[in-house]
Amino acid sequence: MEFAAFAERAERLADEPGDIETTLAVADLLVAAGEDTGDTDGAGEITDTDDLPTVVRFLLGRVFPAHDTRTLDVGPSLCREAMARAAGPNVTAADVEARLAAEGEIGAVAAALDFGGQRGLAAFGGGEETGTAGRGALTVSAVDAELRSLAAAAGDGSESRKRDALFGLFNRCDPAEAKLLARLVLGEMRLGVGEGTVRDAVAEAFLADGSRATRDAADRDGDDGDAPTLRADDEAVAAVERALQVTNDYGHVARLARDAGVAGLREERLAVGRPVQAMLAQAGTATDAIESFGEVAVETKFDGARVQIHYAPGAGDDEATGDDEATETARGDPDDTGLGPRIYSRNMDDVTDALPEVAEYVESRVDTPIIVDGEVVAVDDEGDPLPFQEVLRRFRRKHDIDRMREEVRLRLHAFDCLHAGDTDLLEEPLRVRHERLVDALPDAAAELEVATDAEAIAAAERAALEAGHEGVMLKNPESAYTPGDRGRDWLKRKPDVETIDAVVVGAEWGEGRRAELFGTFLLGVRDPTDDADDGSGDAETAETADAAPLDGYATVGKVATGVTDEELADLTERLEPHVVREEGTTVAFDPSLVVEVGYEEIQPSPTYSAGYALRFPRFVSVREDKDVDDADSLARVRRLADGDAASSAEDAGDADCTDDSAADVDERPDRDEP
Ligand SMILES: Nc1ncnc2c1ncn2[C@@H]1O[C@H](COP(=O)(O)OP(=O)(O)OP(=O)(O)O)[C@@H](O)[C@H]1O
Repeated sequence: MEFAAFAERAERLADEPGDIETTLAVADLLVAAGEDTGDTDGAGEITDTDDLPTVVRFLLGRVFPAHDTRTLDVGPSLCREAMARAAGPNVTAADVEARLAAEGEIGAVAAALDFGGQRGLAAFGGGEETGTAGRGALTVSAVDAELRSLAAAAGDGSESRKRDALFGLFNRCDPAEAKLLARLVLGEMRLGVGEGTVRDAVAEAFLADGSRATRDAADRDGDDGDAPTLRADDEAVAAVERALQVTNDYGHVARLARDAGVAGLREERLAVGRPVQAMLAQAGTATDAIESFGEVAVETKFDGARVQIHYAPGAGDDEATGDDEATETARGDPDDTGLGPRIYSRNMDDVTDALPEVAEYVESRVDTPIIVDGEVVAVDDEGDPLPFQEVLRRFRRKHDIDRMREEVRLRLHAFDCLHAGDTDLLEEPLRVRHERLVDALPDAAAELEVATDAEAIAAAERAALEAGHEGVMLKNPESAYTPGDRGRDWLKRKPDVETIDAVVVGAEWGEGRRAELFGTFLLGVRDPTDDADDGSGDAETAETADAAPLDGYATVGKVATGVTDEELADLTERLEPHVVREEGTTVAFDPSLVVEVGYEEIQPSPTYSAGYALRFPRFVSVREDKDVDDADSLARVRRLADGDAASSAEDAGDADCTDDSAADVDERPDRDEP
């Protein structure tokens, strides 16, 4: 499929009037991509490609499947430099940056630049050097191949090789292609197509009665007067959903749906070495749990970092390098070759190297292939848990690992088992999965106590808190493990939920001796209802940059308190490359970093675009274990605010609870406090 055809269809998706229309349009696109397996490679040769998996991933803004730990590692400034170079000698990276400040969105900037002028120079740009994206019309597969080889660039000179490769691609783009490419490279697709839409579209495209390709267009588009409808039944959608849960790869699942149908999807299994999304929890009370489950599985809620550990003991103990096509579908049969322990974060990043003692521990204890879920906690010399921030000092570390291993000791608490021996356990009830866990890792398995009354749960909670843990988890003992699901089968119970995980969407430079550092940070929460594709950015609609987060985010306050000088320096270094707008001493960032922020209360406020403000916000830590997609949402802030309003109803008239007071406390200059 030509990249231009994909870009043109992708662009139109945003104009679809409703969810069903979008799903149908995506389904049509998938059918077209799935049929078009005869790309030319730019030199006119027909190549045997299957664009379907790539198109599906591109739609979701991905080059690699979610379980794959490879990244493009292209920052905004490198992308701007490549764009400037492709736009000709009269355009500098600073010009691109200025346009971005005005437009607020990289795709719009890319579409407005004229990349045609550098065509004659393409040979210097990497396209023909690498042989994957030569002259002629760009194809989806050529773009994919070029981005994959770009991702593989490492070591000395890799930055400039990446810049060259991107230059080569931009240089061959028309405006619609350039818009899509820039967004894809920076992971900001803004097509209004979420994972649920793609899931439904896969079912609709390949599993509905009658092929979409042959259905009557008028009927499909509702031109016959009927409202457009989806034909795939619940079973088909459930089969796609389940296959997505176990494989974590939309591209692979789309191909499987097309080629093997519902039966093929149902046969998909977990693979050791291919991480799945973590099952998540909702807040809940003992009463909720007893009412919903009857018998309640009570576990300690450990205050650490989530890990998913994969291990298949065997002769080879291969490394999970993630660098070949095989890892995109399965690890093959690990029982034959073995797979050394691999540890994945909640976001499926490979953190094995940072946690060697956890890998060694598992390797020394386990003698059967397993996938376990758990929490790694920092402990003191007595083995008592230390605050969550301590474990983060270890979590993504690339240097000084041996020294830090001495400094911050870790303990693994495993609480679930997804696979043991050659059996997938996702559909087994928690009780059974827990038994398998105890068989596989008896010393590290969290205790699971079955309770039927609130007093027993309260006692377990008191014991957990006294032992220095965060609270308790209340689980349905009969429930399956549903990857990625934040359902009602796992409830978390902490004494007080007083923090939110927010995205840093802006900052203000400090003053005096801190003029080189950011001082105050503007916090955003995810707001999927914010029109993510109006192409305008919010710059024109809000009064100031500090009230103008990126599309898809709503601001809830600023934090300056609780950040040490060392943390300020670290935050500045990490955030500076993500500046997209600057106005005086105020900057806006593209979303890259999640921070946990404590607060005393959430109150309505016209000051921030969320309509709420955190009162007494206080920096707690960077959530290294969370991506921006995992940050809290505006819906959660609303719920928390409603809870706050209820709990402080008797406080009516409290003069401190005004927007002004919120703004004042935001800027209290006591950020040196530990
Ligand atoms: N026994 C346990 N079972 C499940 N999760 C546990 C357990 N102990 C600690 N946890 C942690 O609690 C989290 C469950 O809460 P949730 O799904 O809301 O994730 P979260 O957003 O990281 O929440 P929080 O900030 O409360 O840890 C898990 O992601 C896991 O990291």
